Amino acid sequence: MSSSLVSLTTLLPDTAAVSTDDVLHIAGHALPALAEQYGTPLYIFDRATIVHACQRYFQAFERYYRASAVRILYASKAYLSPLVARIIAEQGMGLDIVSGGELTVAQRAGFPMERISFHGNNKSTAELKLALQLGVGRIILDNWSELERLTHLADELGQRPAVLLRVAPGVETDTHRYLQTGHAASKFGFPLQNGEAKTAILRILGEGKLHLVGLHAHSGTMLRETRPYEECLVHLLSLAKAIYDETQWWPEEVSPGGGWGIDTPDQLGTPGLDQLAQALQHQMQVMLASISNGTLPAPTLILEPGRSIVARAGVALYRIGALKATPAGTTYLFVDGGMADNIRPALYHALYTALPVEHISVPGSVDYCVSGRYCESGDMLIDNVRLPAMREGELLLLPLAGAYCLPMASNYNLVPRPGVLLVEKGRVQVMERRETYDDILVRYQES
Ligand SMILES: Cc1ncc(COP(=O)(O)O)c(C=O)c1O
Ligand SMILES: N[C@@H](CCCC[NH3+])C(=O)O
Repeated sequence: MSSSLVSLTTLLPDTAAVSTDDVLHIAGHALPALAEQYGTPLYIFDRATIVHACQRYFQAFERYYRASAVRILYASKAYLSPLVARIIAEQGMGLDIVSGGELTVAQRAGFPMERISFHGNNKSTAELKLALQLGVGRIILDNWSELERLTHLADELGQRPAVLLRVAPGVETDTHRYLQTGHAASKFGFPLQNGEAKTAILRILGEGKLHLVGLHAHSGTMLRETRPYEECLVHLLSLAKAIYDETQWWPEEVSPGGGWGIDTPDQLGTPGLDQLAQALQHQMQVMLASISNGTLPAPTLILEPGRSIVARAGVALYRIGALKATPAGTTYLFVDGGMADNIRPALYHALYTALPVEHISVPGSVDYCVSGRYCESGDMLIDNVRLPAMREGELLLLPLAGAYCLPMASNYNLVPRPGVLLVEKGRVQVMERRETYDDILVRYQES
C-alpha cells in the first residue's frame, strides 16, 4: 500500500488495496472499471467492512456481558437497503427504524419483525398501525400524543404492544448542535427534569394497556467519550428506581441509544468499543449497587449503532468535470455529484477528504476546493484538500460516505440520485439502480 493510502487506511473500507499499477481496488474490484460499467456518481459499499463492524460490537460487548444481556440494533437511518438489512439480520442484530418507509424496506428484506424497534418523534397513526399489524418487537414512545394514539390503537386491535419510553435525560454532548438529542430542550423524548417521564410511566403502568418493557435515552451522535452514555444510564436507572419504589415495576431493558463516533480526517483515534462496553458494564454495576445493594437485576442493555457500522464501508466515487482557478486563488475541482448526495458538509460542516483512484501514490501538490454540480454556493464537499494535479475526466473518491449521505439525498436541481453497489470478493451487486429522468418525470401528474 502506498504511503498516502497508509495514512488513510483508517478511513477506507477494510478491503481497500492498491494494485501494482497504482489503482485503488475494493474487495478486489478496480474502481475505474466499476465507474466505467455503472457510471458516476457511484456509491460503493464493502460487505466485509459492514460484517466486521457488526462483529466488533459483539466481540467488545460480549467480553463484559453475557450474550443474552446485551442486544445490538443497527440504526437503519444511517443507510438502509434490503441487502444491508439482510446482512444485519445474518449478523444477529436487530434494527432501529424511524418510519414506515424503513419498516417497509425491512419487510421487503424479510427482516424478523420481532427484532425491530420503532423510533421517531412524530410517527403517524398509520405508521403505528402498520407496526402493530406487522408485529414489530418494540415501539419507543416519544410523547403524550403518541402514547394516547398507540393506547387507543392497541385497544382497537386487541393487542398489548411492548414499548420503551424515550426520556430526554438532560445530558449534554460535545458535538455539533444538530447532532445533540438528549439535552433538556431536545425535541426527542419525555422530559426527565420536570417529572413528565415519570408521570408517563405511571400512566402506562396504571392503564396496563401497553407492555412497558424498558426505558430509553439517546444523547447524540458522533460521540467519542463514554460520559454521555454513563450519564444516560444513571438517569434512566434512577428514574426506574423511583418508579420501582412506588409500583414494584423494574425495566427488563434499558438503552443509552447509539451514537458512537468514527475516525474522521480531522480527528483520528476514536476510542475502541471495548472502552464503551466496559464503561457501561461498570456504570450499571455501580448504579445497581447504590440504588438496591445489588438486589435488583441488571436490565438487558440495548445499543443502537448506525454510523459506526456503515460509515467506513461506503465510499463515493465521482468523476471530475471542469476545473476552475479563480483570481481569488481558489482552484475548484467540480465533481458530478455534491450536496444532493452528501448534504453533511453543508449541514454540519462535516469534514471529508478525497483521493485519486488512479496514480494513487503520486504525492499531493495542488490545493483544491472540491465542489459539486449544484446551483448553490454552499455546495462544497471539501473546502481544501491537497491532491496531485487532477485532470478533467479523472475519478475522485470520498471515503466515509457510508453513513447519512444517501439517506439524506435529494433530487435538488432534478438531478437523478446515484447508483449504489454492494461489493465483495468476486461479486458485485447493484444495491440501488441509478435514478433515471423517467423516475423523476413519473412523479408529475399531468392534467
Ligand atoms: C435514537 C437513536 N438511536 C440511534 C441513533 C444512531 O446514531 P449513530 O448513527 O450515530 O450511531 C440515532 C441517531 O442519532 C438516534 O437518534
Ligand atoms: N444525520 C446525521 C446525524 C443524525 C442522526 C440521527 N439522530 C449525520 O449525518 O451525522
